[in-house]
Amino acid sequence: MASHIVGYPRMGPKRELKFALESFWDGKSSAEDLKKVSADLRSSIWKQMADAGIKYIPSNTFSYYDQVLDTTAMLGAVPSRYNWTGGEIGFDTYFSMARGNASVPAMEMTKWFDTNYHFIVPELGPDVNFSYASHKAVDEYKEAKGLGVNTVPVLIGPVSYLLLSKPAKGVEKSFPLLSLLDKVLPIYKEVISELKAAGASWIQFDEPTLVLDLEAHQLEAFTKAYAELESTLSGLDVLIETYFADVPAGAFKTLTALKGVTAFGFDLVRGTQTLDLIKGGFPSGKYLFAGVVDGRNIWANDLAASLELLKSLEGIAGKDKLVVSTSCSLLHTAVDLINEPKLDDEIKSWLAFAAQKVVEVNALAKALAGDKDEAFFSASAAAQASRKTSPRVTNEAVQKAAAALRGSDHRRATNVSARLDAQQKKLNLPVLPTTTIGSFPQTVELRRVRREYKAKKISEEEYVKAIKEEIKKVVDLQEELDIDVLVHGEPERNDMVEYFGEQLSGFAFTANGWVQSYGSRCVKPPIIYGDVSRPKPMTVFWSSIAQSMTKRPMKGMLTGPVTILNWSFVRNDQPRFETCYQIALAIKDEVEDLEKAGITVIQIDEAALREGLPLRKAEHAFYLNWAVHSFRITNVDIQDTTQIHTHMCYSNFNDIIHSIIDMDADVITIENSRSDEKLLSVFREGVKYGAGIGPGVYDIHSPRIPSTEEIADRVNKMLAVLDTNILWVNPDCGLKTRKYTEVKPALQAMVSAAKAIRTQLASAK
Ligand SMILES: Nc1nc2c(c(=O)[nH]1)N[C@@H](CNc1ccc(C(=O)N[C@@H](CCC(=O)N[C@@H](CCC(=O)N[C@@H](CCC(=O)O)C(=O)O)C(=O)O)C(=O)O)cc1)CN2
Ligand code: MET
Ligand SMILES: [Zn+2]
Repeated sequence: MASHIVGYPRMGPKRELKFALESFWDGKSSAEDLKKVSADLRSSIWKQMADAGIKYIPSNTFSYYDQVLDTTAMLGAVPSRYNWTGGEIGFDTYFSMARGNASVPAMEMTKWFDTNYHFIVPELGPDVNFSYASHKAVDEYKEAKGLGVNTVPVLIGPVSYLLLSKPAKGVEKSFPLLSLLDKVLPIYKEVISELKAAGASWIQFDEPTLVLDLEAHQLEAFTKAYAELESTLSGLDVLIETYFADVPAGAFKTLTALKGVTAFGFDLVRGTQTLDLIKGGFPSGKYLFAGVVDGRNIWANDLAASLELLKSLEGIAGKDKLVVSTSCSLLHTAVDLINEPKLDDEIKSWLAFAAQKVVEVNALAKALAGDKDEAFFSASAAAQASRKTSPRVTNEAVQKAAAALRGSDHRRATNVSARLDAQQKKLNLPVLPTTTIGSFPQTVELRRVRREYKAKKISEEEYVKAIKEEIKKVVDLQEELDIDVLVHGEPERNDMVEYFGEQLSGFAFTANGWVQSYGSRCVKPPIIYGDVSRPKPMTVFWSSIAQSMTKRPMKGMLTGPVTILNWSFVRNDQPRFETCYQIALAIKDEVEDLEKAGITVIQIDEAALREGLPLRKAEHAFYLNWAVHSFRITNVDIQDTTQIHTHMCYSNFNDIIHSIIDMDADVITIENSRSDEKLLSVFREGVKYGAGIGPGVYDIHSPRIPSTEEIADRVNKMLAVLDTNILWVNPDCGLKTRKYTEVKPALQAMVSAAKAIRTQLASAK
């Protein structure tokens, strides 16, 4: 019985790649240094899998930035603004596309399905001259072979690549991207031929778009593409890998009928319906790659249950055609539990990071082949049992309170326009009030203070003093800029989710459990292992101090339950909504404590509400219902005069606008400046929005400083579709990744634009 891994994290157990990349970008080390670190990471991963006994080991799952961008490079689909002149694509062109350069901005980055990973969106049109411009897949195959490891090279499949791309600037929005299939397939053929010549016997095409709601013509593209590749692929075993959800029945039929394909990979953790389809008819003679080890979280596998499932599949695919695999690439989980000395043994026994998942996959394959590691399986059974019975997991009061929320509804008693009136009497804000999203720049000094406090190198007193000083600086700056509703700047927070996870019960946090979010940037998702409760107030201390420094309203700043859920590793022993309701109750306590402490404006960020949307439309309504309900629970019992803000970072929310209205916040600030037409078009199309709204007036992701005129111009555009009395003026998102030299002039321009328009409105009366 064989074993397979879909893909592996690239950052390294101690984020070696992150530091090598950032040092190279800063000009502190050479391209050779970066290549050396990368090659060492690759070889240690291949060796680790080979030593574990994995039969089908992937290559080309390493990336200097992103695997979709690697495919763009392979196809030579470089947008013309990067002035690439042909030849093998090097670091200059590659990183310019990823990050922009002095004269050209980066390509767009967007969410990879429903993960917190982001990919670089290909920009295509009828004029792209595709050419074979990056031999990375072949080079990495050869590199592994040189190390004695015969790998399965992994490519993003041609159809998913096109389905994930967008029409380039200047190309009609309706341009049929799939019409480019005929142009990309010849490049794929060149790559395949080279891989064959280098000695590859297997090839893996990732076609994750097969789990989406595809239309008939999109499914036909798969049939056409693989028929076209069939002769080039002959002599190879060909695996089509799907992940992240069920494969719908129609797609399953198309997939399993593809020409030239000998193996199919499925996510059997999220794909319970796929399992039924497999049982209902799997093509004979083909390999079934069964993804039973979860790549989306950090939980140890229930080996006994997996073994049983695998045995039932053996009867379908045949003993020699069933391959044990991961549900998706391990990119989305943490790297190695060995680097977590601070986690206690009980919790550790419940966990498996990427390195441990490799071992699990192999143990399952061996057990199927009759060579069961009894000790390993009984340890697994013991861990499963302890997770089920551990008193640390259960808090009956919390379970009861959360269960009581199900099926009920929670809404503030007074409607939003009456609330806004009551709040305005108290807050007395000018029209077009100005505010920011929460964080101010996280300086090196600030990070040092937090790090030294955590390491107990400085006392609590010194720490509090340093953070207070930072808050004072941020408050003074905002008063000087004449901003209306202030923030404290979040200097005490490492990350908006991790910070709350560290203070809530039922959460564990790791020292090195980093997961790549984009490029060199990583997050350390907290682990929710038990029922969630809030032992004591989490933000009241800092918010009260901040409010005491100013007469202006100081926003309390919280992360909402849905975002905490979506950016954590969530327990898999109860439905997600159950966990979300529990977090909602904890945040509700915090909101009420802030109100008691005299905070009159409270922002509850739901940056990740949109990304938790299930991949399939049929499941949207259910998710949105409990997600929006969870948000409302947090502030249902507060006074009319307390103003609730929320914030979202992704503007492609047009399809869920009614759910956003249903959140019933008093004010929403929302990313907009990178795509203003998209956001404002909802209101142009007549959707009524009566609450306060602040579409971002400038892009905080770029170091570019906007002018007063361009911000005023943006605000005027907004006024054309939104009522004057509901519009707020604010940036797109938090300022933590920017420098003060950028933030000061940008906010200055923002405030003067707001003032200019106020004057203009007053004189028009
Ligand atoms: N969870 C989450 N997901 C999100 C976002 C977000 O803000 N949070 N934003 C969107 C974009 N994604 C992003 C993901 C990561 C980063 C980011 O800046 N990450 C940092 C990691 C955090 C960090 O700054 N780490 C520092 C310091 C390490 C650390 O945790 N230090 C503690 C100090 C104590 C200690 O050493 O443990 C601290 O800062 O408090 C470092 O790597 O050097 C990075 O990779 O550089 C930004 C955006 C979508 N998803
Ligand atoms: N309050 C948070 C901040 O300003 C919201 C960020 S959304 C990713 O950083
Ligand atoms: Zn944001």
